[in-house]
Amino acid sequence: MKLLTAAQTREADAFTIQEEGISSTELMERAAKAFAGWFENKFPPSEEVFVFCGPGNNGGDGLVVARLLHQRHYKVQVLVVGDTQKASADFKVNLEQLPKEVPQNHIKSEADLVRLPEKACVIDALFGTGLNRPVTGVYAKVIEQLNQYDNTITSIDMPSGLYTDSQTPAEGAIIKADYTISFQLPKQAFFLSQHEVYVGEWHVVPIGLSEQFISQTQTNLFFTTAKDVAHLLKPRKKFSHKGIYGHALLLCGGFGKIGAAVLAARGCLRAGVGLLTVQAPSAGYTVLQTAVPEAMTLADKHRKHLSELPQEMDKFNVIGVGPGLGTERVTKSTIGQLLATSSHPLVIDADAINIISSSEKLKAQLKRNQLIFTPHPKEFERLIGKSNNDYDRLKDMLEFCQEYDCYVVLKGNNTALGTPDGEIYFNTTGNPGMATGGTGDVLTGIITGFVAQNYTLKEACLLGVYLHGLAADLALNTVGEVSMTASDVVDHLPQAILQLQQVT
Ligand SMILES: NC(=O)C1=CN([C@@H]2O[C@H](COP(=O)(O)OP(=O)(O)OC[C@H]3O[C@@H](n4cnc5c(N)ncnc54)[C@H](O)[C@@H]3O)[C@@H](O)[C@H]2O)[C@@H](O)CC1
Ligand SMILES: Nc1ncnc2c1ncn2[C@@H]1O[C@H](COP(=O)(O)OP(=O)(O)O)[C@@H](O)[C@H]1O
Ligand SMILES: [K+]
Repeated sequence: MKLLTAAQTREADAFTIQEEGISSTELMERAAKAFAGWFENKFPPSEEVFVFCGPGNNGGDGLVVARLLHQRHYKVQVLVVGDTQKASADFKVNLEQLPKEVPQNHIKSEADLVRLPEKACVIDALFGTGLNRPVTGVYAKVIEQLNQYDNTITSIDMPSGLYTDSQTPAEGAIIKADYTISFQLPKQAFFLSQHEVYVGEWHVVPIGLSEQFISQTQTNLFFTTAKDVAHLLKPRKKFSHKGIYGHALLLCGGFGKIGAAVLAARGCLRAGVGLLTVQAPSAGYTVLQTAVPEAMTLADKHRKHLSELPQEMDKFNVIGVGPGLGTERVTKSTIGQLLATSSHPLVIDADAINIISSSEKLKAQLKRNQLIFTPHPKEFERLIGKSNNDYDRLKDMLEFCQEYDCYVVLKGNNTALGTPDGEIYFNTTGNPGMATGGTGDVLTGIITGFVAQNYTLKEACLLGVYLHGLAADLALNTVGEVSMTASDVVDHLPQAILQLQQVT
């Protein structure tokens, strides 16, 4: 699904109004109804509600929400912040329509700030996507005050003060919302970890913006839903055989980290690879043969570290490399040999990333158009460098993708896939239970398994990342976030694939 910028969202609003022949206040009414519907489900009418309204249409939404909640027997108060002379037309219309029984207060300066009852709910309708400069002055005072209180804050469309699609200047105040209810589509800002404290838990409510407009709009930003990836899954043919589903090689594991090879191998097999060979230090031979009997195992001549490549490289159609390898000199030179001699698609993770990062010579050997890197943020920093903020990091990622004609899977909550065409796809599955050793190894195996089966590199990344997160989400039901292990993720991969196959 596409992500729209603030400017594109404004265009989508205008297009919808024209296409449907409705007024802007009607669209506002629709948006406010959608918000109020969510709010009523979440908070019972026994709660007192304070709606803080800014001067634009976000404030206008707040006024309509106040009216609707009043009709539903909530005890509502409206606090209009700033100068109403400058308010938008739709704000003014809705201020007039606010029932007299709803108390209104104006906060024009710091002196007008009010104390809130402990249990009261706050609705933040100060600014939405129309924010065009950092929030200062009386608005900032209100935001700072609300952030100090323990009251639950629900933001309409955006946490006020946060820029929708670019870095918010440091001097601007930003609401720390518990919930953000976004209209029609999520915003790019929601997917960045630096904004977690502002956005809180976000939900999207549909307001019927023009599908035609959205489908025609050009963007390089996407978020991945089940529908986006389900159609990528290829059905198996009745007379198919294992040779059709590829032969993957995993170069993983080191002394004390043979488990990484086991986890990657299990992920690869569950992703449906036809044949799998794992080359690991000889100390890992028995472990692998026992833990993953489905995989063929090649024992490296070195007991503890990867020190050589298999003899017949041609039989493999993809190589996953990195988990558990360590960065010993012998392993470094083996990676060098791999980059110099192999023409396979490579899925490069963990220590293979660390090794490549530390050597300009190795970087220079990277072949174009056949690489997937799967760094976590620290590995990313080693590979691509330190970035000032999450937006810069995405920019740096895309530059790297273009320079090496490769894909980068930047792991984390909402893992971001960067493509050589300059696109970014934010994943929507996964949970903090995955923050445990070995889950990344499983992902390397899964993506390698999909590439083996002739999915394009982009398809393998999108599917792999989505299913990996979905498996972890399914595991939540039985093991929860705290107890989740990487094995739980791999154990739920079959269920994740079955679930995705049901999506039409
Ligand atoms: N345009 C439409 O038809 C719809 C808009 N909707 C709502 O409208 C919002 C966007 O409305 P607007 O474009 O009016 O923008 P906002 O309400 O987000 O804010 C813009 C207003 O605030 C002022 N402003 C911006 N930054 C400021 C700052 N730092 N300090 C002080 N004032 C500042 C602007 O001059 C303008 O008056 C959306 O987020 C959504 O909540 C929804 O009602 C759906 C329909
Ligand atoms: N808080 C989180 N929410 C969602 N996914 C997460 C979270 N923390 C980690 N993950 C996922 O778990 C995996 C961790 O990978 P990585 O850091 O490489 O682990 P390891 O090296 O131990 O295998 C990644 O796929 C990442 O996206
Ligand atoms: K808001």
